This record gives sequence, structure tokens and C-alpha cells, in this order.
Amino acid sequence: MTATENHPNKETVISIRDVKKSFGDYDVLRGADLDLYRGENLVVLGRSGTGKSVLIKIIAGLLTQDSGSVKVLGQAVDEISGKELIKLRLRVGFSFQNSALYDSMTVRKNLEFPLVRNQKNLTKAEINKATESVLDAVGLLQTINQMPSELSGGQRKRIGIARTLILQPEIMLYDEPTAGLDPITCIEINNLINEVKERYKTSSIIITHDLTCAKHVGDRVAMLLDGSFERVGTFEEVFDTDDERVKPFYDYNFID
Ligand SMILES: Nc1ncnc2c1ncn2[C@@H]1O[C@H](COP(=O)(O)OP(=O)(O)OP(=O)(O)O)[C@@H](O)[C@H]1O
Repeated sequence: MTATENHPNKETVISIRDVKKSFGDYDVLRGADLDLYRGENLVVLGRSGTGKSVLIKIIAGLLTQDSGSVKVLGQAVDEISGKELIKLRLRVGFSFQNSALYDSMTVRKNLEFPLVRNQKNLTKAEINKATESVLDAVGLLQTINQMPSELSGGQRKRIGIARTLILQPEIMLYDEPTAGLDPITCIEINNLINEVKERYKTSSIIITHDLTCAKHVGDRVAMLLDGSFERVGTFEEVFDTDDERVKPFYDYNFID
């Protein structure tokens, strides 16, 4: 059960090798290795402050590692810049924890915004079609003319995911998609993450503390422990251990 086992039939879309990242004296990532395969949902677990967000920011090119390599869709993220990095970022959708919607814009305008900014030659009809299609995919077509303040937390999450999907990314990075939601809304978001994978054929990394989410959406689970991915495999494989750094996660979520 390693982070980078060879799977001859699987295409690697993100490859992380021996990545190190420190802030001052704090060594956050200490030689992290991980692969994301095409078409899979990979859940990343780990205690608060272990570097999960740092890792996805490095993948998205928002932070740079101190050493090691990060390849996304075959490109070394820290070796490209300018237009190439912008192009690559369009192929990687980043669904932020707080949904990051523009409060002064309707749902329609929120969705149109990334599309119009990144694809200059679209007609009004094409923009409308893309907006309506992605809203339909997240089950919220009826909210198209509403303001974000009129939506529930779960609906805002869905719109945030729709806004990321509208650019049709090949890879989705979800940062704590179910944080702060009630259990039933969590289940709906988990179902949506699985539906997105089927409908848009995305490959995804999902950062979460929610083990029900991990179990429901994760084809594989990777646990970040002391700066590296020591446990990677199916949900059952990862938690089949007496490791005291791992067991409490499971016990807290499933045993009262
Ligand atoms: N830009 C930065 N400058 C300095 N320190 C940072 C920076 N970004 C992250 N850190 C530190 O790196 C560590 C890892 O942070 P990170 O946000 O990746 O944790 P996390 O695993 O995502 O935690 P959580 O589950 O609570 O979201 C933390 O100690 C944080 O303070």
C-alpha cells in the first residue's frame, strides 16, 4: 500500500514526488509522494495543519514547493509560467472551502464570470447554454436569478462547484466540500461529487475531515501523516491498522 504503486493500466494525471515544503522552522511536507489516476476520486485526510491545503495550493500553482516534483497533466507546475500556467490552471478546477461567490452578482452572473473572462469568443446563446447546463448538473437551475445571500450553505456549495465546472476542467480539487453542512446536505454533496465524476469524467482530489464523505466518494484514500503519505489505499485498507495516529480518526467518526 504505497502512494505511487505502479498501475500499468492507469494514467497518472497528477504525480507528486518527494515534495518538501517548510514555513520558517516548520517542515510541513517532508517528502510527500502521491499519484492521482485519471477518472478516480482520491480523498486526502490528515489532521489540521498537516499541509493538505498547502499541497493542493502547490498543485494549483498558488504556492511553490521547496524541493521535489509536482507534475499536473504532464507539466511540472513550478517550471511553467505565464500563458502556459494559465492554460494549465484552466484544466484544473479549484473548488474553494468558502465557495467564494460574488455576493453582489446573481447566480447566473457568478457562473458567467469565469466563462466570459476565460473564453472570449463565446456567443450569448453559448454562454446561456453552458450556464444552464452546469446549473442543471448541480440541480439548481431554479436559482439562476437569485442572489447568493438567498441561498442555503449547501446550495452555495453547489453553485461554487458549478462555477468551477463551467470551464470543464479535467481535474477537480475540492477543499473540504462538506465542511459546516448538516448530515443530509453532506450526503447530497457527496452524491454530487460522484455525479460530477461520472458526468464530466473528472479526476479529483477531495480534502476532507469527514470520513463518511471519504468512504462515500473515495475510490482511494491517502492519509497525510507527519509530512508524507504513509497510508494510501481503499478506505478499508487505510483504516485497517492499530496506528494511534490513524485510529482516532475512525473512532471519532464511527464510534461514540
Ligand atoms: N502562506 C503560509 N505562510 C506561512 N505558513 C503557512 C502558509 N500556508 C500554510 N502555512 C502553515 O502550514 C501548515 C499547514 O497548513 P494547511 O493549511 O495546509 O493545513 P491543513 O492540513 O489544510 O489544515 P486544516 O485541515 O485545518 O485546513 C500550518 O501550520 C499553516 O500555518
